[in-house]
Amino acid sequence: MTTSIRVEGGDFRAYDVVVGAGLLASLGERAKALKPTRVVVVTDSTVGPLHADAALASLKTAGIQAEQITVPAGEASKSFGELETVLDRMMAAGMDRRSLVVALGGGVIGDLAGLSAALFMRGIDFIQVPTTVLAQVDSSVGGKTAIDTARGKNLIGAFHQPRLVLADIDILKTLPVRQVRSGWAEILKHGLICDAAYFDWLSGEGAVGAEGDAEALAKAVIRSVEIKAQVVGEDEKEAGRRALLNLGHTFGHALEVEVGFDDTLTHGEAVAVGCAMAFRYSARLGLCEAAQAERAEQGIRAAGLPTRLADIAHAFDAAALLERMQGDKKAEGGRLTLILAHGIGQAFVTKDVDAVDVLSFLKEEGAA
Ligand SMILES: NC(=O)c1ccc[n+]([C@@H]2O[C@H](COP(=O)([O-])OP(=O)(O)OC[C@H]3O[C@@H](n4cnc5c(N)ncnc54)[C@H](O)[C@@H]3O)[C@@H](O)[C@H]2O)c1
Ligand SMILES: O=C(O)C(=O)C[C@@H](O)[C@H](O)[C@H](O)COP(=O)(O)O
Ligand SMILES: [Zn+2]
Repeated sequence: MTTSIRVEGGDFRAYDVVVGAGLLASLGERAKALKPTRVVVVTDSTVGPLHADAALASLKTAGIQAEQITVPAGEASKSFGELETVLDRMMAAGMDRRSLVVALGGGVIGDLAGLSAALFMRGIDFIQVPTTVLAQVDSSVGGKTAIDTARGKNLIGAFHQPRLVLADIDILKTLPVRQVRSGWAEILKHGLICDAAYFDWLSGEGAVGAEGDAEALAKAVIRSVEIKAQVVGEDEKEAGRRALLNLGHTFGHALEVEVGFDDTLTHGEAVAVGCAMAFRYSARLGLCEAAQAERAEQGIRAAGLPTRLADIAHAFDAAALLERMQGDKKAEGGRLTLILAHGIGQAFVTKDVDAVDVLSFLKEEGAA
């Protein structure tokens, strides 16, 4: 069965997120509808050997001869260097303003290829074909594209919405369980933000999805895309409500940068710890009951995800973490913005944050 979720808002062209099994085979016909002059498929060194042939074959059947651009797998490819490589290959391929980029991969490829599409000749069409759970439920939807620098996550980027998202559930069969769980963290985040019943299902009966159960995964992909589509439709450029989707990210991104964007910590794992910390900090401020923070933590742990600094093989320094948090895109004049919660499903955005108190909290959490 195929489900289509429309992402629409006043400020951008609406598009569909199509979720279902075996969808990759339909890429060619769907791409053809956009009448592209040329097509490149951007992928990574792990996904390419597994799925690029099927993507290229589908395009070929539809009469589209596409070129493949492969970057090394991993977060390090969200860099100026790889961005330049992709853009240069696009120019060498003779692409023009009517050409199309297909992002075939996880969030790294979606963010890198999406930014390449946003920059090339000031913006050309792109299709997201997300191949990780994380990319299907989160990064392929909403138009945030970016690269990292040593100073922070996603600091260089653009809002550039895709023309279509093709989420083929079958592609997830080759995904290692660590990456399935990593995507589950963003799924749990959606429940924690605004849907307590969804969170209960995710941490109870639905928890098998975090181990790769196809039925539970499909349900979670659809519900999470619905939640994300609605938020993005209301606030594309994060003027207000969209910041809720950043629950756990002010802490999480700081952890990722401190670790050095290596394999020690995936983005989803950082978000898992970050969400648990945001709930504990909310409880510490008396904004939510301690029992709610404990329930949030249990749900995250039930998916085999980390919730504490001690779960990460890295020694964190509290002052360094705080400095990273102050460099977050939501900060204004160095003043922190945090996403906190009154309870599960009741997240809110606050600028009323005392940095000295956050520093004490980070020390209580185990940072030196
Ligand atoms: N733009 C957004 O709104 C948004 C949202 C969430 C996360 N992100 C970004 O997404 C990135 C994380 O994405 P991710 O977790 O997908 O990481 P990723 O793209 O690095 O993929 C994780 C690993 O899985 C491999 N892989 C991907 N698909 C596979 C498949 N089907 N079978 C086997 N292996 C496969 C990849 O090669 C990689 O090694 C981060 O950079 C994060 O900042 C962006
Ligand atoms: O789409 C959004 O908005 C999000 O915040 C989703 C996040 O899961 C994602 O990691 C996003 O890339 C973070 O955005 P950033 O603006 O904090 O870099
Ligand atoms: Zn995220």
